[in-house]
Amino acid sequence: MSRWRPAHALCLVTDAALCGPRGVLAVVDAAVRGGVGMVQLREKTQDSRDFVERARALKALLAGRGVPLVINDRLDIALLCGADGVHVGQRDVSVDDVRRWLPDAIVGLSIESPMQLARVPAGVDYLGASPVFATATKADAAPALGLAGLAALKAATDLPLIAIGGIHAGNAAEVLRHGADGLAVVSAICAAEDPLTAAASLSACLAAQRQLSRPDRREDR
Ligand SMILES: Cc1ncc(COP(=O)(O)OP(=O)(O)O)c(N)n1
Ligand SMILES: Cc1ncsc1CCOP(=O)(O)O
Ligand SMILES: [Mg+2]
Repeated sequence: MSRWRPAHALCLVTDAALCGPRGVLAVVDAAVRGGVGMVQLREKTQDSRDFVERARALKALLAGRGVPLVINDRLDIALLCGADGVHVGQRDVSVDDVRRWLPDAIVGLSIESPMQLARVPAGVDYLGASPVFATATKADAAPALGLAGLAALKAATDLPLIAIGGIHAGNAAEVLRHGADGLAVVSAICAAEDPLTAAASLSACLAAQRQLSRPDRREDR
């Protein structure tokens, strides 16, 4: 298991097409300056050689900034670039296989329904609650969980939940109130005119939630 904890983390999941001519690295650099605390490199169309090259460049960009790099789907790319973690879905390489090669890495697993919680293997650091809202970014996304579905997941697991799908600064606070420990976004940052400001707005929502959940602020004390 990794020592990294996703509580109140803002995760940027990259999409090269949405980053446009600015490029993924420039968008990530701005987003990290705006408060992104984890970056997931998600490449669905690139060939393997370009994927590794981009992963190594991102790893170098993030080095020394305390921001872990997680690779979507591809254990081989994670090994080749020295990534900090891997995010897998229900039909990707198994968590057990990731753990065999990366015993100390961050491992995230997507969860699309409460039923899938019954089959979460040991060795998972966080669950990606996916998708909370409908999204045009992932064509093959499962039906939206909704806020009630997110809350049901939260009630049924002790693992940290990172919510993803249709999240932006306008609904982030509500998502956090319904049990998300962290937020993952693609278009809210990659497609933003100003990724630094977009990340800062989302980061402010997480900071506000962090304040509210401080033990000395809880009303039930
Ligand atoms: C944080 C986070 N949660 C869920 C996902 C979705 O992963 P997956 O279901 O494997 O789908 P793809 O991203 O591979 O299309 C994610 N990437 N990140
Ligand atoms: C990768 C992924 N996994 C579940 S939904 C999603 C896409 C989320 O994109 P957006 O933040 O633009 O809705
Ligand atoms: Mg996947």
